[in-house]
Amino acid sequence: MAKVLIVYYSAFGHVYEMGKAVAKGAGKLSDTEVRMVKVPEFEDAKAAMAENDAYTQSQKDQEAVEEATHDDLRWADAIIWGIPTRYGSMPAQMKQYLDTAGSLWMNGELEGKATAVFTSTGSIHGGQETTILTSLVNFLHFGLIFVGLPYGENQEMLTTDGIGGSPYGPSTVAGPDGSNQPDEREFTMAERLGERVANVASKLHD
Ligand SMILES: Cc1cc2nc3c(=O)[nH]c(=O)nc-3n(C[C@H](O)[C@H](O)[C@H](O)COP(=O)(O)O)c2cc1C
Repeated sequence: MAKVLIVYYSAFGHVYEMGKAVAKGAGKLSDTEVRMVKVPEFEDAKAAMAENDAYTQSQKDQEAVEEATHDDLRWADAIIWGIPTRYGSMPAQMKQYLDTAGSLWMNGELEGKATAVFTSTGSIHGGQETTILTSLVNFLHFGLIFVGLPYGENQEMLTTDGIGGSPYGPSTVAGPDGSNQPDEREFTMAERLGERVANVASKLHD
């Protein structure tokens, strides 16, 4: 039995859609409980983006998703993070959520839990790997155990097509104007990551 938490932030919905695929994969294990929560948006970001239709529609689509609390992190045996790229690394919204979790870090409350990251960028070389790897620095401080995305199970990565997916984690390319939707191969890799993390968490739990 493992409890898998997906914590994500998504302005335009790409990471949200990928998160649903991760949740589907984690849910394939019969003895797994899966929960998906969102990191809240900043009030000033909402105001700044009020005229952006893609943004406002995406925020509406996510209305039913509960906001992440730090107790969610305590509850989970595994934590999978959905983190879109901002200047090659994580957005401030996600960093604030982590920075306010200092007491969990101090008390070692997340140590030994399985973890993984998925991401989205605007462009192919805009920082998918850097976002995952720089986020990992934070998660190692929390004592989380990182689970990647191996080539053997994810032959879709062996391509020169402009899709996401790397040994560090699943990803999608939103496009410079955000109009791309995740490719089926990206969803498949996201599902596999969910399943893999659930498996690892269940073994660690035992
Ligand atoms: C402030 C800001 C910075 C961004 N920086 C990058 C970047 O460094 N590289 C890149 O490829 N895309 C960048 N983007 C595009 C986002 O990564 C893209 O909108 C995001 O992956 C979409 O995910 P979402 O729909 O879940 O929000 C940036 C977007 C914003 C708003």
